[in-house]
Amino acid sequence: MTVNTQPVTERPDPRAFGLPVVEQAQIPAELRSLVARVHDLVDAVANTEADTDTLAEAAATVEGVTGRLNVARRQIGTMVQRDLQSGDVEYGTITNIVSGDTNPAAPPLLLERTPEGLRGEVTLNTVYQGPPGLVHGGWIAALLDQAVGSVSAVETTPGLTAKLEVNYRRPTPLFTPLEVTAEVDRVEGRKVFVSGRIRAHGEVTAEATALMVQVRIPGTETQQG
Ligand SMILES: CCCCCCCC(=O)SCCNC(=O)CCNC(=O)[C@H](O)C(C)(C)COP(=O)(O)OP(=O)(O)OC[C@H]1O[C@@H](n2cnc3c(N)ncnc32)[C@H](O)[C@@H]1OP(=O)(O)O
Repeated sequence: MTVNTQPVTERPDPRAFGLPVVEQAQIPAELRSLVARVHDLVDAVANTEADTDTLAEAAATVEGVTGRLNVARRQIGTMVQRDLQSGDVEYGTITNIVSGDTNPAAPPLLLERTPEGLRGEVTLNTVYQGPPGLVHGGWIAALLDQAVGSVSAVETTPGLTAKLEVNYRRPTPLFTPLEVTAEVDRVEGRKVFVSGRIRAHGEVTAEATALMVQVRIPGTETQQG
């Protein structure tokens, strides 16, 4: 069941809570390129067997670049605003570890609306490895947490995960397109019951049910129960 209990226009604007907001379209192409290069760098470092001279040179180069980038840092909690084709406006934390636009450690998982809820595809490399050739169980939970949290935010209002139960049905493979889906099952006051799953080759490898508790928004207590 899909539930949309609140019109988009009533979604809270993070600016009202003192959080800076960056419009997604305003993120420089140069930053996007850097994020992609560093994403590849993490994979290269995790797997390299280069000689020690090369390693030492790379460490010095990366240290220098890190110092230059740290001269200007974002405020913690900076949000990104995504203006969707549907006219919806979505907000997410810009460094979100699963989906953040500027986080090179994020796979990233990009989720799009469907009639049922949200859907996305992601392929994970050895940076996300747990058992040999398989995705780490914590990352499987992270993908599912993000999906159920996002669908709750999109279909109702933003909340925090109060409870997440993950069933690991089959090994989730690396280097394989993973389909991630999530939907809202029901809403009771501020409690949003959600579920999600990951599929590889059409088969469910992991599924989750979760309880999201909507954030209290001043002035809307009676609406939200
Ligand atoms: C777009 C964004 C995508 C984000 C995706 C990622 C999501 C995340 O990772 S969130 C981070 C991880 N989660 C957290 O850090 C949350 C930590 N916990 C908390 O802050 C609080 O416990 C919180 C906010 C969940 C609930 O606190 P609070 O707002 O005071 O609610 P509270 O009044 O206690 O409970 C509200 C209702 O929920 C129920 N409830 C709360 N927690 C639980 C729980 N763990 N299990 C069952 N029921 C619960 C209560 O019983 C109550 O039910 P009822 O209304 O029927 O009496």
